[in-house]
Amino acid sequence: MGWFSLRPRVPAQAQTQAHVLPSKAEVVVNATSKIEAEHVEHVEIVLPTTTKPTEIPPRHVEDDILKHYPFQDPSIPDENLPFIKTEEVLSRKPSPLAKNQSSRCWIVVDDIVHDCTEFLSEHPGGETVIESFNGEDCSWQFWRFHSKAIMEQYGRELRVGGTAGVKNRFKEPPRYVGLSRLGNNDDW
Ligand code: HEM
Repeated sequence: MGWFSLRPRVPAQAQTQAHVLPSKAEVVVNATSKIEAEHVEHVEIVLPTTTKPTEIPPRHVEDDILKHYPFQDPSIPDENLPFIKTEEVLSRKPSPLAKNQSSRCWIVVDDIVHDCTEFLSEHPGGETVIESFNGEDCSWQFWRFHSKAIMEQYGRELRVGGTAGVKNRFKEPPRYVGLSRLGNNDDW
């Protein structure tokens, strides 16, 4: 008979289970009879044996951060801002291991946390300088380029909280006016 075989009809469900699919050449002699001629092909059906491991959700999604640490009203004095734990600020620092890390950008100036995320694109000094301090203190660098008036006008509305213990990665180089060495910001 070659590729033709005479054999009892297999119920549709059983066919699927046996991975046997009839081709168009199937000849049903009589739908009610037990015997029919059919051209059968064995088709390899590979079922997935493993499932993708569930991805660990990010610790914070972007909206969550804004929900937990919203922008503070400019009328609130610095000392009355909500306190943000050091670790929380440090966790903003981009890490190659934390793939889903939030993209919110927090910088610390004089123990005040500023959320610069939306301000980045408006910053006259460019985005990169601010982004490079995400999750860090950059007090002395900030005061090198800006006056108190700039902080009041543009920085105040970016405040999301106060913090403590967030370190500056760089040591401040001494500043001179003429031949006189200046002290720290606190002194001027
Ligand atoms: C709260 C965050 C910040 C705010 C609100 C802010 C705001 C501003 C504003 C308003 C200007 C224009 C100043 C002017 O035209 O006189 C400016 C310029 C600039 N900013 Fe910032 N800035 C911030 C953070 C930083 C940081 C962290 C750095 C780097 C350390 C930086 C570096 C600069 C530089 C290099 C310029 C250009 C200065 C120039 O052209 O003379 N800024 N920023």
